[in-house]
Amino acid sequence: MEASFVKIFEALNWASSFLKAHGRDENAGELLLKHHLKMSRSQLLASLHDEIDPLIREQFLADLSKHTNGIPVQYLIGYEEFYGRVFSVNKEVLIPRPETEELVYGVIERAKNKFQHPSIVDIGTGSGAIAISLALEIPQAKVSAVDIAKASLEVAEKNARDLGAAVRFYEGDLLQPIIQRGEKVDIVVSNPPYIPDLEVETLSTVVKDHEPLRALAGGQDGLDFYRRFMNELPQVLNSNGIVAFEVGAGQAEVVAEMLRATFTKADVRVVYDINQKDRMVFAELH
Ligand SMILES: C[S@@+](CC[C@H](N)C(=O)[O-])C[C@H]1O[C@@H](n2cnc3c(N)ncnc32)[C@H](O)[C@@H]1O
Repeated sequence: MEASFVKIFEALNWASSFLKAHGRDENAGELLLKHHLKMSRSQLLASLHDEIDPLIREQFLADLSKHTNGIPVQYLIGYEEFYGRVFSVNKEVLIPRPETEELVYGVIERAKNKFQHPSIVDIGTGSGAIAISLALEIPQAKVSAVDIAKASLEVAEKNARDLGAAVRFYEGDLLQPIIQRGEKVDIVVSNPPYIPDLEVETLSTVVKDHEPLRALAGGQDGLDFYRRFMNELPQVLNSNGIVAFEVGAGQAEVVAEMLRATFTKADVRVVYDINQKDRMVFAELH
């Protein structure tokens, strides 16, 4: 398709057809154009009839091409919105997903009813989206976060600084940094890798070729991380604590059973997301 546009509204129309023809989300054009023009949406709308600077036009076309070749638009623009805030992302972290906002909401609701000053740890923090959102939404909480990857933690630490969130970050394997420090916490929250290894290959190229494998693959049946959590959780959780897991659709009942077997005195519930998928499991100990 020849790029014949001159004005901003023409660029948006052209990009929309180009993306559609390549099977990509048509809205990516607006995100990329706002990014290159350094404009908010309202500024873009007020400039629809302006001509595009030739250099910006080239950069916009180059990014459209990269996106149709599979690079997620969030890695091109360098951010994603999560729970009402803007988080920097790069290829070292999973792009935070809207369903994880529902996990954060579930933690806030439960924490509010149960604790005045909850101690919370987010395991596999990636961009820091969960930990930072919780620290900002529950200012009286003490929040820490763990990731196995230093490169992910660098992104999370930048996000915490930029958003003004007090979160302590640790590099390590699951709950080991917390266990080694001899700490106990009220809430463990995690969105661990849960895609069965063989299914990773079936994901769209935008995900499997660009997002970090360590954030996706959860072993043969996708449940390896939850199994490992069952050994470590009793070592760190306070007796009235809460566990909050995101899971893959179809995994919730199995993970709920693991939690019931680990914590015989717990109220364990599968929670469905707004798309009616079983994407969360919460355990409340008592
Ligand atoms: C599905 S991503 C979740 C990222 C982020 N919490 C979110 O919800 O957007 C899983 C994260 O777990 C991290 N991870 C993988 N194995 C780990 C391990 N053994 N211990 C701690 N973190 C791990 C990955 O680096 C990745 O950042």
